[in-house]
Amino acid sequence: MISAEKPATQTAAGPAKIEIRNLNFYYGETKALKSINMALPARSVTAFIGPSGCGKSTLLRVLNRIYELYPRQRAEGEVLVDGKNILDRSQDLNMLRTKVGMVFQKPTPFPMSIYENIAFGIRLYESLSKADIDERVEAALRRAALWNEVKDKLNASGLSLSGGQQQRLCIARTVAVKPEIILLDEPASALDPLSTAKIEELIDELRADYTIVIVTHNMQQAARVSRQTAFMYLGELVEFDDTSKIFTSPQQKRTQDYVTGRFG
Ligand SMILES: Nc1ncnc2c1ncn2[C@@H]1O[C@H](COP(=O)(O)OP(=O)(O)OP(=O)(O)O)[C@@H](O)[C@H]1O
Repeated sequence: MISAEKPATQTAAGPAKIEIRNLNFYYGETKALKSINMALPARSVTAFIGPSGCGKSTLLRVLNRIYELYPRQRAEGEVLVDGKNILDRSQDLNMLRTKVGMVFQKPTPFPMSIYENIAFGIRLYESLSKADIDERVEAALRRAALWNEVKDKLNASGLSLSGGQQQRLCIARTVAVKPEIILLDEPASALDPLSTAKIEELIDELRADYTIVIVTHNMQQAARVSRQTAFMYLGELVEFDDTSKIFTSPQQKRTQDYVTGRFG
């Protein structure tokens, strides 16, 4: 049975799009997330920061249940998206993954043409005419600020693009199936500074239409792109607040030590 919708909690930036309640996560016997509670506002960028191994990627991977592709990984608790618990066993996973798109650290284009990289996903979920698909492919490439660079070579392999272009292609592919939430796991850490700046600009443009969650090692990047920041440490959420507060007047000493570079 699908769990009933619950009224959204208010955050300082409006009603919550994603609400995490008493979330624990296990890799086999190892507990990697401990009683996480947080409410993420809609159409806003939230950054997860913290030292290596603190659980940032694990928390991100719970939000579209991608961990279920692996044995012995399990989540306990609730993750409400628009008030509905997506951890509920009745949740349709295909529907969830269209609603919650994900982009990984290493660009992962499919070994097919630039056009097909995007059309493929659209066809999985919708049956549209060739003209409609053409239109959606163009719109997605424009949205990902890639159209001008690839419009004359849509039949070239996605793998022939530069690393930064490949990452924008992956973002275009995600946007093309009309998600509401976009998860970005260190999307720029494999890229040069110019490509990183383009990805950050793109995040800034996308935030008007999508709820974005980004994991980053780069504190300057978190400060530049996000409105809220969550600082995690050893599987716990230490502090979650407006990004400006986390970086200028954190409440917890551990947050202060981390953002001032005293550890991590
Ligand atoms: N597949 C796995 N099997 C077992 N333990 C894992 C697995 N993946 C992660 N872990 C453990 O879970 C904890 C959290 O890892 P996670 O990758 O979420 O951290 P992170 O903050 O994203 O780290 P990083 O910044 O280094 O990517 C770590 O202790 C890690 O060793």
